[in-house]
Amino acid sequence: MVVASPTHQIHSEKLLAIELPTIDLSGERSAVSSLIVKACDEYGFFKVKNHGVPHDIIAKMEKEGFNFFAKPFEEKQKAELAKPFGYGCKNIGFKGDTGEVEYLLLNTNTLSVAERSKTISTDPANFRQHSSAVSAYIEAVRELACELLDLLAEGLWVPDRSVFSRLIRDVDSDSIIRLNHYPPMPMLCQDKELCKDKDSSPCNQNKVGFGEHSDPQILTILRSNDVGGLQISLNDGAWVPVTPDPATFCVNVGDLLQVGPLFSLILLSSLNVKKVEWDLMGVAAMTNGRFVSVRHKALTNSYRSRMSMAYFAAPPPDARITVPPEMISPTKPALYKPFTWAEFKKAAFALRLGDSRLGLFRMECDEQVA
Ligand SMILES: C=C1C[C@]23C[C@@]1(O)CC[C@H]2[C@@]12CC[C@H](O)[C@@](C)(C(=O)O1)[C@H]2[C@@H]3C(=O)O
Ligand SMILES: O=C(O)CCC(=O)C(=O)O
Ligand SMILES: [Fe+2]
Repeated sequence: MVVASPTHQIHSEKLLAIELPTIDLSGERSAVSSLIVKACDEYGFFKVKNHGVPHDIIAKMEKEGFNFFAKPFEEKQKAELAKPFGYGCKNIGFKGDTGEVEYLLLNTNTLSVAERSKTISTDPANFRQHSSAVSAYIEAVRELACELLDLLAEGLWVPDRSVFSRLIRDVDSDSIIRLNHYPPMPMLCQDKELCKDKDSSPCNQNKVGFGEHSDPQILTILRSNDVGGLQISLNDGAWVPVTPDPATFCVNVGDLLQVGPLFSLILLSSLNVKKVEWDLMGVAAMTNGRFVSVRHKALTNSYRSRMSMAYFAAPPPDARITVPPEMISPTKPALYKPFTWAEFKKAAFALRLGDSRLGLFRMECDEQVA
């Protein structure tokens, strides 16, 4: 078993891969929605096939990503402006976390993508092409995220099935996209004590590319090339590798979905103040910790580059996340205090990568109300 470790520690354990459930989205709708709820209940992580994201859109985006990471470092750094969005190398977040990864973080807002593409593409003649590849991918993956959230709502018998997806479709949605590139890390066997494969060269050890964490948003839609590295943490603390499959997307529950789906959103526009509240009647089956935002990490490969593309579906900053009243009872008090996504993000992003963010909003025992 691999235990939580600092980012640069090496890992040589031989782990058994479990097969995550793969849900065929072309199946019968009510069966698919039940399978999604089951997968969220049992794993918090699942794969989807026949997902509707066109192959050529994925291929173009992947090509853009690889082309970008293949550029000289000085050129990539030009995209580092406007932090937190842009290019980063080895440093993750603002609290000193590091990993063997270089990445691009993009806001999914259309204007911002177009702006950022100017720095990402050093070839102005191809600017429109670069920008449209990224936008097309974002649009297609957003649709997938919305479809999955609608199916989830249906599987939970939520009357308003677009209750979650509306937040993602909102013009103020804070969704982001991240491209991670893990260069190959050949490891020569220097530590005879540590390395169990003493005879192989390079030996069977992997560095941590992206350290252990949970994703803060609602849902993550992740895809990678055919190079493995992603591992998820099971309840018993064991780390389990996820087999890479470029034909599928890997979906995982984020921190917000662990708390609950009663989002009330106050949209402040320049003209008026609009209050939209979604009260999820009858959603007693969900939330208050039912779905768990699973901890995961990514290791480097000794020989090949891994590139992953993650879409983090998030609500607008003012969306209020609370445990629905119908989830609360004398035996099951509310586990979390209400908060807005902006409040959560501010507090969460001031923490280290591996810290438990939801802990900040957990009710103290004497605060838990029935
Ligand atoms: C150390 C950090 C990096 C992170 C923000 C944080 O303070 C804690 C969450 C991290 C994470 C994990 C999932 C995504 O990759 C990410 C973009 C996010 O929303 O939360 C990263 C943040 C980041 O790299 O800035
Ligand atoms: O590269 C991966 O497979 C995981 C990346 C990840 O967890 C993230 O970007 O939040
Ligand atoms: Fe993640």
